[in-house]
Amino acid sequence: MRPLFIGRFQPVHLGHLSAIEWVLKQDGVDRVIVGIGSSNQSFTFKNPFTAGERIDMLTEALDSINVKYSICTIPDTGGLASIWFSYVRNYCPSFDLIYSNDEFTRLALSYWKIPVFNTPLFNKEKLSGTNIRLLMALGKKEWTSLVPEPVREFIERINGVERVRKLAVIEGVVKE
Ligand SMILES: Nc1ncnc2c1ncn2[C@@H]1O[C@H](COP(=O)(O)OP(=O)(O)OP(=O)(O)O)[C@@H](O)[C@H]1O
Ligand SMILES: NC(=O)c1ccc[n+]([C@@H]2O[C@H](COP(=O)(O)O)[C@@H](O)[C@H]2O)c1
Repeated sequence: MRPLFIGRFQPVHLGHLSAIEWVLKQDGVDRVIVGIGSSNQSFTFKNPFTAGERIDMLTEALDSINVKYSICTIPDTGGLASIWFSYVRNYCPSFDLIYSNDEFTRLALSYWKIPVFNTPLFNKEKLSGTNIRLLMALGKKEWTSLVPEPVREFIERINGVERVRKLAVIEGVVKE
């Protein structure tokens, strides 16, 4: 069985890593395909990191736990949700089933005959991209404990916190 795990990874966090480890423990799974959604989006508060940066973060995080994976990047199709699955097929290596807890993604996929499953959620209150980006924007160091160590190093190397903070100011999420 070849599962595809989809997320936006803005940024990669410990919840993603636990979910991917969980997927790899399922019967007959020895490799996971990780699909980076909204790959055409970057430099917004919701999607601050580029597709390339997210590939780097995932590669460093997944190499650090020594698992077998492939990565693909999937652009959004906007209002054309019914054709989004053809993008998924086009941009990703072959897979037999999908893991996603996102209701809209599950709805868009229900149009096609592909099995979609949930994964457990781990400490979702803290382990979410939304919470981590907000902590960064507010200058709170707690974000560093919510991401894998190589991801923390990567984000610091590219001045990612400063980018997230500036985007939050530009978009009026926080005051300067
Ligand atoms: N804490 C978590 N535990 C387990 N799985 C998670 C967790 N957070 C997200 N996921 C899974 O990752 C996928 C979504 O990835 P995504 O990067 O969009 O996560 P997110 O942190 O919820 O994002 P955001 O808060 O930026 O919208 C979904 O399948 C979701 O169930
Ligand atoms: N119409 C579309 O472009 C469409 C439909 C469903 C899911 N998606 C994408 O799939 C990804 C799902 O990840 P999340 O679990 O983070 O929502 C997102 O990048 C989302 O934009 C896109």
